Amino acid sequence: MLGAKALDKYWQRTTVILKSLTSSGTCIAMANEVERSSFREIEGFKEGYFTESVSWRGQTRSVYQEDFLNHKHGSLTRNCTAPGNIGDSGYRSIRQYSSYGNDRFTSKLLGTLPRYVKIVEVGPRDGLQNEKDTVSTAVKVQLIKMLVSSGLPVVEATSFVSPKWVPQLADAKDVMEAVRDVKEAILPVLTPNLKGFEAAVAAGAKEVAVFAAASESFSKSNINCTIEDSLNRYRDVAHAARKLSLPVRGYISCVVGCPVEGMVSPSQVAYVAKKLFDMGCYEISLGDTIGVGTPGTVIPMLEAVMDVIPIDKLAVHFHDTYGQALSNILASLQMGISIIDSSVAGLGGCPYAKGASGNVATEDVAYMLNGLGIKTNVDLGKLILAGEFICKHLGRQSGSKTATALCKTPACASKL
Ligand SMILES: CC(C)(COP(=O)([O-])OP(=O)([O-])OC[C@H]1O[C@@H](n2cnc3c(N)ncnc32)[C@H](O)[C@@H]1OP(=O)([O-])[O-])[C@@H](O)C(=O)NCCC(=O)NCCSC(=O)C[C@@](C)(O)CC(=O)[O-]
Repeated sequence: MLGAKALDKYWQRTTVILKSLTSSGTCIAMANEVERSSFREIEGFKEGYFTESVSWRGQTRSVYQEDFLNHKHGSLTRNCTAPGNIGDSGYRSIRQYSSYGNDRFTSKLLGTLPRYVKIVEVGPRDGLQNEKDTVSTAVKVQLIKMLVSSGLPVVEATSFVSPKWVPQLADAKDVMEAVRDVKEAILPVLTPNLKGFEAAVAAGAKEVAVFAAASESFSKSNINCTIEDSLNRYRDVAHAARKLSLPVRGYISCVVGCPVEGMVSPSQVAYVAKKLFDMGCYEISLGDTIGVGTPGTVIPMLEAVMDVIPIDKLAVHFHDTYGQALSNILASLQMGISIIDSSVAGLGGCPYAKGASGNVATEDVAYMLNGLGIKTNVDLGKLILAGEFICKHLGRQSGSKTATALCKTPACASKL
C-alpha cells in the first residue's frame, strides 16, 4: 500500500503522463473506477478499456480501445453502415468482428485501406477449369446465377479456349448463352485469340479477358507460344474488341514465380503489364499462379508494376498453395490495390501449373474485408450457399475456412 504522500506523487506523475498521451490523441486504459473519476477531469481525456496484449516488432504491449459499447453501437465501425455486407442468411452477427479503427497502430496500418473493394469472382472459370469430371452446363449456370445474386459485381463465366486444352470448359457457348441476359453483374470470359473472341461475342459475351504470362516457359505450356507472340495475338483481340466497344481485361500469370523458371523478376511483370495496358486492357490482373508469393516478393512486384500502370487499374489474383493469399491481399490493400480476384469455396488451380492449388476463397476474402470495414456489397451468407452448392456437386469439402467455420457453428458468431 502507498502512503498518502507517495500516493499524491503517483497521481501527479501519472497525470502528467496522461496529459501528454491525451494531447497526442492516445486513448487511455482505466483499471478501476477510482482512476476513472480522477482522470476524467483532464481536458480532452478519452476513456478506454484494457483489452489484450499483443506483440509488435518483438515488444509486447497492451492494447486499449475506446469505449467498446460505443463501437458496438456503430460509432466507428465503418462497415456497419455499408449496405449488403452481411445479408439475411444467418451470419449477420459477424459484423461484431469489425475493426475499431482508433488505435494509433490501427490508423497507421489500416487507415489507408480502400473503402470499397471490387471482388472479381473467378470460380466458374478458374475454379472449374481444372476439374477432371465434367460439371454439367446446368450446374455451371446455376452457380453463376447464385454468385451474381450474392452481390458480386463481376463473375467470370467461362473460357473460349480450345476444348482439347481445357475439356471442362468445352460448353463455353452454352454457358454464355444461358447467362447472356444477366444484368446484375459483369460476366467476362477468357479469349486466347481471335477465334475465341469471335465465338465469345457470338454467344453474347460483353467483356473478354486475355491472358499472358511473365515467364516464357509458362506462356509456352499454357498457350503454346512465346510472350511476344501472345502479345501480338492479344493486340488483335483488343483491336477487334475496341471496334465493338467491348472492355478487355488483361491477366498476367506467374508474377512472382514460375513452376519451371523459379523466381520471376518484377521488371518482367511490369514490362508485360505495360504492353497489355497500352494495347487497351482497362484492368490488369496480376496472378501468382502457383501461390509461392509472400508479402516479401509481392510488394516489390507491385511496386514495379505501379511505376508503369495507375494503381486503380491493377487487380491481384492469388492462389493459396502456401497459405499466403490473405497476407498477400492485405499487403496489396495497404499499397492501395482495390480489386481482388478470388474463387468461391477456394476452387481452382491452373491445368498448366503443376501443384497450383486453389485460388483464395471468396468467402475468406469477403470475411477479411468485412473485418477491415471495407465495403464489398457481397452478402456472405448467399456466397456461402453458392459455395455449398458447387461443393456438393463436386463431392468435396469447401476450401474456405470462413465457410467451414460458419457452416459448422453459425451460432458461435453471435456470441463473439
Ligand atoms: C491458345 C490455344 C488455343 C493455342 O493452341 P494451339 O494448339 O497452339 O492452337 P492452334 O491455333 O494450332 O489450334 C489447335 C486447335 O485448337 C482450335 N482452337 C484454337 N483456338 C481456339 C479457341 N479459342 N477456341 C476453340 N478452339 C480453338 C483450333 O481450331 C485447332 O483445332 P483443330 O483444327 O485441331 O480441330 C491453346 O493453347 C489454349 O486453348 N490454351 C488455353 C489454356 C488455358 O485455358 N489455360 C488456363 C487459363 S489461364 C489461367 O488459368 C491463369 C489465370 C488467368 O487464371 C491467372 C493465373 O492464375 O495465373
